[in-house]
Amino acid sequence: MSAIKFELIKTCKQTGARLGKIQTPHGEIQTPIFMPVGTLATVKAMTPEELKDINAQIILSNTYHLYMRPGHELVEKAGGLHKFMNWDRPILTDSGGFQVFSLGPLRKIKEEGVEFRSHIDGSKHFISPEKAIEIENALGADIIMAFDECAPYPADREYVKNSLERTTRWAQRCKDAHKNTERQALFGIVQGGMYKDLREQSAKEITDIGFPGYAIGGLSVGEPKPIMYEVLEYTTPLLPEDKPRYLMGVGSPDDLIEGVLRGVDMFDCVLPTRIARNGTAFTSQGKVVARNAIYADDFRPLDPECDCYTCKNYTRAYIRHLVKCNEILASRLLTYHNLHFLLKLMEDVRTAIQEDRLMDFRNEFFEKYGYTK
Ligand SMILES: Nc1cc(CSc2ncc[nH]2)c2nc(N)[nH]c(=O)c2c1
Ligand SMILES: [Zn+2]
Repeated sequence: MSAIKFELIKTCKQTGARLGKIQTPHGEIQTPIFMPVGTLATVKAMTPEELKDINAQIILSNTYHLYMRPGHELVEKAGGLHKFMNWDRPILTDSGGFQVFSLGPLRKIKEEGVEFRSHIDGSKHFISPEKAIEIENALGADIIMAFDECAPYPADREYVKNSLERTTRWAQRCKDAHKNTERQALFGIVQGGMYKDLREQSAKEITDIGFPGYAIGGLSVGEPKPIMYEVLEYTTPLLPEDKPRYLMGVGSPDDLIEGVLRGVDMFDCVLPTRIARNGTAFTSQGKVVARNAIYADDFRPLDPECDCYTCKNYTRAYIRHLVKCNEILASRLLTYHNLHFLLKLMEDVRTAIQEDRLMDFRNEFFEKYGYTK
Protein backbone atom coordinates (compact mmCIF):
# COMPACT_ATOMS: atom_id res chain seq x y z
CA MET A 1 0.00 0.00 0.00
CA SER A 2 1.51 3.36 -0.95
CA ALA A 3 1.54 6.44 1.29
CA ILE A 4 -0.24 8.53 -1.35
CA LYS A 5 -3.36 8.20 -3.50
CA PHE A 6 -3.60 10.19 -6.76
CA GLU A 7 -7.03 10.98 -8.20
CA LEU A 8 -7.09 12.27 -11.81
CA ILE A 9 -10.18 14.51 -11.74
CA LYS A 10 -10.17 15.93 -15.28
CA THR A 11 -8.07 16.32 -18.41
CA CYS A 12 -8.52 19.68 -20.18
CA LYS A 13 -10.20 19.16 -23.56
CA GLN A 14 -8.20 22.07 -25.10
CA THR A 15 -4.75 20.81 -23.95
CA GLY A 16 -2.95 17.92 -22.20
CA ALA A 17 -3.44 19.64 -18.84
CA ARG A 18 -4.75 17.62 -15.84
CA LEU A 19 -6.65 18.48 -12.69
CA GLY A 20 -5.88 16.11 -9.83
CA LYS A 21 -5.73 15.48 -6.09
CA ILE A 22 -2.99 13.73 -4.08
CA GLN A 23 -3.97 12.36 -0.66
CA THR A 24 -0.94 12.20 1.68
CA PRO A 25 -0.53 11.30 5.40
CA HIS A 26 -0.33 15.06 6.11
CA GLY A 27 -3.28 16.15 4.00
CA GLU A 28 -4.46 16.74 0.45
CA ILE A 29 -2.66 18.45 -2.44
CA GLN A 30 -4.61 19.86 -5.39
CA THR A 31 -2.73 19.64 -8.68
CA PRO A 32 -1.32 21.32 -10.70
CA ILE A 33 0.64 22.64 -7.75
CA PHE A 34 3.65 24.88 -7.09
CA MET A 35 5.78 23.79 -4.10
CA PRO A 36 7.74 26.49 -2.22
CA VAL A 37 11.32 25.44 -1.45
CA GLY A 38 12.54 25.29 2.15
CA THR A 39 16.00 23.77 1.67
CA LEU A 40 17.19 24.05 5.30
CA ALA A 41 13.82 23.22 6.93
CA THR A 42 12.58 26.77 6.42
CA VAL A 43 11.05 28.58 3.46
CA LYS A 44 13.43 31.50 3.84
CA ALA A 45 11.87 34.60 5.48
CA MET A 46 8.43 32.94 5.91
CA THR A 47 6.77 31.47 9.02
CA PRO A 48 4.59 28.34 8.59
CA GLU A 49 1.57 30.49 9.47
CA GLU A 50 2.35 32.91 6.65
CA LEU A 51 2.73 29.96 4.26
CA LYS A 52 -0.73 28.78 5.32
CA ASP A 53 -2.10 32.33 4.80
CA ILE A 54 -1.09 32.07 1.13
CA ASN A 55 -2.43 28.48 0.84
CA ALA A 56 0.90 26.70 0.42
CA GLN A 57 -0.13 23.03 0.39
CA ILE A 58 3.25 21.30 0.30
CA ILE A 59 6.84 22.49 0.70
CA LEU A 60 10.21 21.03 -0.25
CA SER A 61 13.26 20.37 1.84
CA ASN A 62 16.63 18.93 1.02
CA THR A 63 18.31 15.69 2.07
CA TYR A 64 21.87 16.80 1.30
CA HIS A 65 21.63 20.09 3.20
CA LEU A 66 19.86 18.62 6.25
CA TYR A 67 22.30 15.68 6.36
CA MET A 68 25.10 18.26 6.45
CA ARG A 69 23.39 20.54 8.96
CA PRO A 70 21.93 19.84 11.56
CA GLY A 71 22.20 16.12 10.64
CA HIS A 72 19.28 13.77 9.93
CA GLU A 73 19.78 12.01 13.28
CA LEU A 74 18.96 15.25 15.15
CA VAL A 75 15.84 15.85 13.01
CA GLU A 76 14.74 12.26 13.69
CA LYS A 77 15.33 12.82 17.43
CA ALA A 78 13.11 15.94 17.19
CA GLY A 79 10.32 13.70 15.88
CA GLY A 80 10.96 14.27 12.17
CA LEU A 81 10.92 17.26 9.84
CA HIS A 82 7.24 18.18 10.35
CA LYS A 83 7.69 18.51 14.10
CA PHE A 84 11.16 20.06 13.86
CA MET A 85 9.97 22.91 11.60
CA ASN A 86 6.40 23.14 12.90
CA TRP A 87 4.82 22.36 9.49
CA ASP A 88 1.91 19.91 9.67
CA ARG A 89 1.10 19.82 5.94
CA PRO A 90 2.85 17.64 3.30
CA ILE A 91 6.60 17.83 2.75
CA LEU A 92 8.67 16.51 -0.17
CA THR A 93 12.41 15.93 0.17
CA ASP A 94 14.75 15.85 -2.79
CA SER A 95 17.34 13.06 -2.56
CA GLY A 96 20.43 15.24 -2.68
CA GLY A 97 21.55 13.85 -6.04
CA PHE A 98 21.24 17.22 -7.71
CA GLN A 99 22.97 19.09 -4.89
CA VAL A 100 25.88 16.67 -4.69
CA PHE A 101 26.35 16.84 -8.47
CA SER A 102 26.26 20.62 -8.27
CA LEU A 103 29.36 20.46 -6.07
CA GLY A 104 31.30 20.09 -9.33
CA PRO A 105 34.94 19.00 -8.98
CA LEU A 106 34.40 18.34 -5.25
CA ARG A 107 32.68 15.07 -6.09
CA LYS A 108 33.51 11.63 -7.54
CA ILE A 109 30.73 9.45 -9.01
CA LYS A 110 31.05 5.67 -8.61
CA GLU A 111 28.64 2.76 -9.09
CA GLU A 112 28.37 2.48 -5.31
CA GLY A 113 27.47 6.15 -4.85
CA VAL A 114 29.01 9.64 -4.76
CA GLU A 115 32.07 10.74 -2.83
CA PHE A 116 32.15 14.48 -2.12
CA ARG A 117 33.52 17.14 0.15
CA SER A 118 31.20 19.20 2.34
CA HIS A 119 30.54 22.73 1.02
CA ILE A 120 30.62 23.81 4.67
CA ASP A 121 33.94 22.51 6.06
CA GLY A 122 35.46 20.47 3.23
CA SER A 123 35.08 17.19 5.15
CA LYS A 124 34.82 14.00 3.06
CA HIS A 125 31.43 12.27 2.70
CA PHE A 126 29.87 9.42 0.74
CA ILE A 127 26.20 9.15 -0.24
CA SER A 128 24.87 5.94 -1.78
CA PRO A 129 21.24 5.33 -2.83
CA GLU A 130 20.80 3.38 0.41
CA LYS A 131 22.25 6.26 2.48
CA ALA A 132 19.98 8.79 0.75
CA ILE A 133 16.92 6.67 1.57
CA GLU A 134 18.11 6.22 5.18
CA ILE A 135 18.34 10.04 5.50
CA GLU A 136 14.93 10.61 3.85
CA ASN A 137 13.31 7.94 6.02
CA ALA A 138 14.76 9.71 9.09
CA LEU A 139 13.49 13.13 7.96
CA GLY A 140 10.01 11.66 7.44
CA ALA A 141 8.74 13.63 4.40
CA ASP A 142 5.49 12.40 2.81
CA ILE A 143 7.07 12.23 -0.67
CA ILE A 144 10.75 11.32 -1.06
CA MET A 145 12.86 11.29 -4.22
CA ALA A 146 15.13 8.52 -5.49
CA PHE A 147 18.88 9.19 -5.57
CA ASP A 148 19.69 10.08 -9.16
CA GLU A 149 22.28 11.80 -11.29
CA CYS A 150 21.08 14.96 -13.01
CA ALA A 151 23.30 15.04 -16.11
CA PRO A 152 24.77 18.48 -16.83
CA TYR A 153 23.76 20.50 -19.93
CA PRO A 154 25.16 20.19 -22.49
CA ALA A 155 26.34 16.57 -22.19
CA ASP A 156 27.20 14.10 -24.97
CA ARG A 157 24.98 11.11 -25.70
CA GLU A 158 27.44 8.54 -24.36
CA TYR A 159 27.67 10.30 -20.99
CA VAL A 160 23.89 10.77 -20.73
CA LYS A 161 23.24 7.11 -21.64
CA ASN A 162 25.69 5.75 -19.05
CA SER A 163 24.36 8.21 -16.48
CA LEU A 164 20.67 7.32 -16.99
CA GLU A 165 21.48 3.59 -16.79
CA ARG A 166 23.28 4.11 -13.49
CA THR A 167 20.32 6.23 -12.27
CA THR A 168 18.06 3.24 -13.12
CA ARG A 169 20.24 0.85 -11.10
CA TRP A 170 20.25 3.37 -8.24
CA ALA A 171 16.45 3.73 -8.47
CA GLN A 172 16.05 -0.04 -7.94
CA ARG A 173 18.45 0.13 -4.96
CA CYS A 174 16.41 3.03 -3.51
CA LYS A 175 13.19 1.04 -3.85
CA ASP A 176 14.82 -2.02 -2.21
CA ALA A 177 16.17 0.14 0.65
CA HIS A 178 12.95 2.11 1.30
CA LYS A 179 11.22 0.67 4.34
CA ASN A 180 8.51 3.24 5.10
CA THR A 181 6.25 2.67 2.07
CA GLU A 182 3.06 3.15 4.17
CA ARG A 183 3.95 6.69 5.24
CA GLN A 184 6.46 7.90 2.68
CA ALA A 185 5.89 7.65 -1.09
CA LEU A 186 9.12 7.15 -3.06
CA PHE A 187 9.07 8.82 -6.51
CA GLY A 188 11.30 7.63 -9.35
CA ILE A 189 13.16 10.23 -11.46
CA VAL A 190 13.41 10.01 -15.26
CA GLN A 191 16.62 11.26 -16.86
CA GLY A 192 17.96 11.06 -20.44
CA GLY A 193 19.10 14.65 -21.09
CA MET A 194 17.77 16.23 -24.29
CA TYR A 195 17.85 12.95 -26.28
CA LYS A 196 14.43 11.55 -27.25
CA ASP A 197 15.52 7.91 -27.41
CA LEU A 198 17.35 8.17 -24.09
CA ARG A 199 14.30 9.78 -22.44
CA GLU A 200 12.23 6.85 -23.78
CA GLN A 201 14.78 4.37 -22.40
CA SER A 202 14.88 6.04 -18.97
CA ALA A 203 11.07 6.39 -18.76
CA LYS A 204 10.66 2.67 -19.62
CA GLU A 205 13.32 1.52 -17.14
CA ILE A 206 12.04 3.71 -14.28
CA THR A 207 8.34 2.92 -14.83
CA ASP A 208 9.21 -0.81 -15.15
CA ILE A 209 10.62 -0.65 -11.59
CA GLY A 210 7.33 0.98 -10.55
CA PHE A 211 6.76 3.95 -8.24
CA PRO A 212 3.67 5.80 -6.89
CA GLY A 213 4.80 8.94 -8.71
CA TYR A 214 7.40 10.07 -11.24
CA ALA A 215 9.64 13.10 -11.59
CA ILE A 216 11.14 14.43 -14.80
CA GLY A 217 14.72 15.27 -13.86
CA GLY A 218 17.58 16.62 -15.90
CA LEU A 219 15.67 19.69 -17.10
CA SER A 220 15.90 23.34 -16.07
CA VAL A 221 19.68 22.86 -16.13
CA GLY A 222 20.44 25.79 -18.44
CA GLU A 223 18.89 24.47 -21.66
CA PRO A 224 16.90 26.95 -23.81
CA LYS A 225 13.17 26.97 -22.94
CA PRO A 226 12.07 25.60 -26.36
CA ILE A 227 14.29 22.53 -25.76
CA MET A 228 12.81 22.00 -22.28
CA TYR A 229 9.27 22.27 -23.70
CA GLU A 230 10.15 19.84 -26.53
CA VAL A 231 11.59 17.24 -24.11
CA LEU A 232 8.47 17.60 -21.96
CA GLU A 233 6.25 17.19 -25.04
CA TYR A 234 7.55 13.67 -25.68
CA THR A 235 8.36 12.62 -22.10
CA THR A 236 5.16 13.21 -20.09
CA PRO A 237 3.09 10.89 -22.36
CA LEU A 238 5.57 8.08 -21.50
CA LEU A 239 4.55 8.31 -17.82
CA PRO A 240 1.43 6.57 -16.42
CA GLU A 241 -1.69 8.77 -16.56
CA ASP A 242 -2.83 7.62 -13.11
CA LYS A 243 0.30 8.77 -11.24
CA PRO A 244 1.52 12.30 -10.37
CA ARG A 245 4.17 13.86 -12.65
CA TYR A 246 6.70 16.24 -11.03
CA LEU A 247 8.93 18.55 -13.10
CA MET A 248 11.93 19.30 -10.85
CA GLY A 249 13.39 22.78 -10.48
CA VAL A 250 10.73 24.64 -12.50
CA GLY A 251 9.95 27.52 -12.49
CA SER A 252 9.04 30.90 -13.73
CA PRO A 253 5.39 31.83 -14.47
CA ASP A 254 5.67 30.97 -18.20
CA ASP A 255 7.40 27.64 -17.52
CA LEU A 256 4.72 26.65 -15.01
CA ILE A 257 1.92 27.27 -17.51
CA GLU A 258 3.81 25.62 -20.40
CA GLY A 259 4.59 22.65 -18.13
CA VAL A 260 0.92 22.24 -17.13
CA LEU A 261 -0.08 22.39 -20.81
CA ARG A 262 2.26 19.42 -21.39
CA GLY A 263 0.76 17.29 -18.62
CA VAL A 264 2.90 18.15 -15.56
CA ASP A 265 1.19 18.11 -12.13
CA MET A 266 3.87 19.29 -9.65
CA PHE A 267 6.57 21.96 -9.74
CA ASP A 268 9.18 23.42 -7.41
CA CYS A 269 11.62 26.27 -7.85
CA VAL A 270 13.82 28.50 -5.70
CA LEU A 271 13.16 31.45 -8.07
CA PRO A 272 10.30 33.24 -6.23
CA THR A 273 12.12 33.17 -2.88
CA ARG A 274 15.59 33.81 -4.34
CA ILE A 275 14.65 36.81 -6.54
CA ALA A 276 12.68 38.24 -3.58
CA ARG A 277 15.89 38.35 -1.54
CA ASN A 278 17.50 40.12 -4.50
CA GLY A 279 14.71 42.74 -4.46
CA THR A 280 12.66 41.57 -7.46
CA ALA A 281 8.92 40.81 -7.64
CA PHE A 282 6.79 38.84 -10.08
CA THR A 283 3.74 40.90 -11.07
CA SER A 284 0.89 40.41 -13.58
CA GLN A 285 2.58 43.03 -15.80
CA GLY A 286 6.02 41.37 -15.64
CA LYS A 287 8.90 41.67 -13.15
CA VAL A 288 9.36 44.72 -10.91
CA VAL A 289 12.98 45.33 -9.80
CA ALA A 290 12.13 47.24 -6.63
CA ARG A 291 15.56 48.86 -6.32
CA ASN A 292 14.98 50.72 -9.60
CA ALA A 293 14.91 54.53 -9.13
CA ILE A 294 11.71 54.79 -11.18
CA TYR A 295 9.85 53.44 -8.12
CA ALA A 296 11.29 56.05 -5.70
CA ASP A 297 7.99 57.94 -5.53
CA ASP A 298 5.67 55.27 -6.89
CA PHE A 299 3.01 54.88 -4.20
CA ARG A 300 1.18 52.03 -5.95
CA PRO A 301 1.40 48.43 -4.69
CA LEU A 302 3.91 46.03 -6.30
CA ASP A 303 1.03 44.58 -8.33
CA PRO A 304 -2.21 46.61 -8.50
CA GLU A 305 -4.06 43.35 -9.35
CA CYS A 306 -2.71 41.45 -6.33
CA ASP A 307 -4.70 41.10 -3.09
CA CYS A 308 -1.87 39.78 -0.94
CA TYR A 309 -0.84 41.27 2.45
CA THR A 310 2.19 42.99 0.90
CA CYS A 311 0.18 44.60 -1.92
CA LYS A 312 -2.66 45.64 0.42
CA ASN A 313 -0.37 47.41 2.90
CA TYR A 314 2.83 48.63 1.25
CA THR A 315 3.92 50.68 -1.76
CA ARG A 316 6.70 50.23 -4.30
CA ALA A 317 8.36 53.35 -2.85
CA TYR A 318 8.45 51.86 0.64
CA ILE A 319 9.67 48.45 -0.55
CA ARG A 320 12.35 50.14 -2.67
CA HIS A 321 13.46 52.04 0.45
CA LEU A 322 13.67 48.76 2.44
CA VAL A 323 15.63 47.07 -0.37
CA LYS A 324 18.07 49.99 -0.62
CA CYS A 325 18.62 49.85 3.15
CA ASN A 326 18.99 46.05 2.98
CA GLU A 327 16.24 45.72 5.56
CA ILE A 328 15.09 42.19 6.51
CA LEU A 329 11.47 43.27 5.97
CA ALA A 330 12.24 43.75 2.25
CA SER A 331 12.93 40.00 1.88
CA ARG A 332 9.88 39.12 3.93
CA LEU A 333 7.41 41.32 2.02
CA LEU A 334 8.80 40.38 -1.41
CA THR A 335 8.93 36.65 -0.60
CA TYR A 336 5.36 36.73 0.71
CA HIS A 337 4.18 38.42 -2.49
CA ASN A 338 6.18 36.23 -4.92
CA LEU A 339 4.99 32.98 -3.36
CA HIS A 340 1.41 34.27 -3.27
CA PHE A 341 1.77 35.26 -6.95
CA LEU A 342 2.80 31.73 -8.07
CA LEU A 343 0.34 29.95 -5.77
CA LYS A 344 -2.49 32.19 -7.03
CA LEU A 345 -1.34 31.59 -10.63
CA MET A 346 -1.66 27.83 -10.09
CA GLU A 347 -5.09 28.30 -8.49
CA ASP A 348 -6.18 30.25 -11.61
CA VAL A 349 -4.68 27.49 -13.80
CA ARG A 350 -6.69 24.83 -11.91
CA THR A 351 -9.88 26.88 -12.47
CA ALA A 352 -9.08 27.30 -16.17
CA ILE A 353 -8.63 23.52 -16.55
CA GLN A 354 -11.92 22.93 -14.74
CA GLU A 355 -13.58 25.29 -17.28
CA ASP A 356 -11.72 23.87 -20.34
CA ARG A 357 -10.15 27.23 -21.16
CA LEU A 358 -6.49 26.83 -20.20
CA MET A 359 -5.14 27.81 -23.65
CA ASP A 360 -7.17 31.04 -23.55
CA PHE A 361 -5.92 31.68 -19.99
CA ARG A 362 -2.33 31.12 -21.18
CA ASN A 363 -2.65 33.60 -24.02
CA GLU A 364 -4.27 36.27 -21.80
CA PHE A 365 -1.61 35.82 -19.09
CA PHE A 366 1.27 35.93 -21.58
CA GLU A 367 -0.17 39.04 -23.26
CA LYS A 368 -0.48 40.91 -19.95
CA TYR A 369 2.81 39.66 -18.49
CA GLY A 370 4.64 40.75 -21.63
CA TYR A 371 5.77 37.31 -22.80
CA THR A 372 5.98 36.96 -26.56
CA LYS A 373 3.25 34.65 -27.90
N1 LIG B 1 16.51 20.98 -12.37
C1 LIG B 1 16.59 20.02 -11.39
C2 LIG B 1 16.45 20.41 -10.06
C3 LIG B 1 16.53 19.47 -9.05
C4 LIG B 1 16.41 19.92 -7.63
S1 LIG B 1 14.67 20.05 -7.18
C5 LIG B 1 14.87 20.73 -5.61
N2 LIG B 1 15.55 20.18 -4.62
C6 LIG B 1 15.42 21.01 -3.57
C7 LIG B 1 14.67 22.05 -3.96
N3 LIG B 1 14.33 21.87 -5.23
C8 LIG B 1 16.76 18.10 -9.36
N4 LIG B 1 16.83 17.17 -8.36
C9 LIG B 1 17.07 15.88 -8.67
N5 LIG B 1 17.15 14.96 -7.68
N6 LIG B 1 17.23 15.46 -9.95
C10 LIG B 1 17.17 16.32 -11.01
O1 LIG B 1 17.31 15.89 -12.16
C11 LIG B 1 16.90 17.71 -10.72
C12 LIG B 1 16.80 18.68 -11.74
ZN1 LIG C 1 1.03 40.90 -3.78
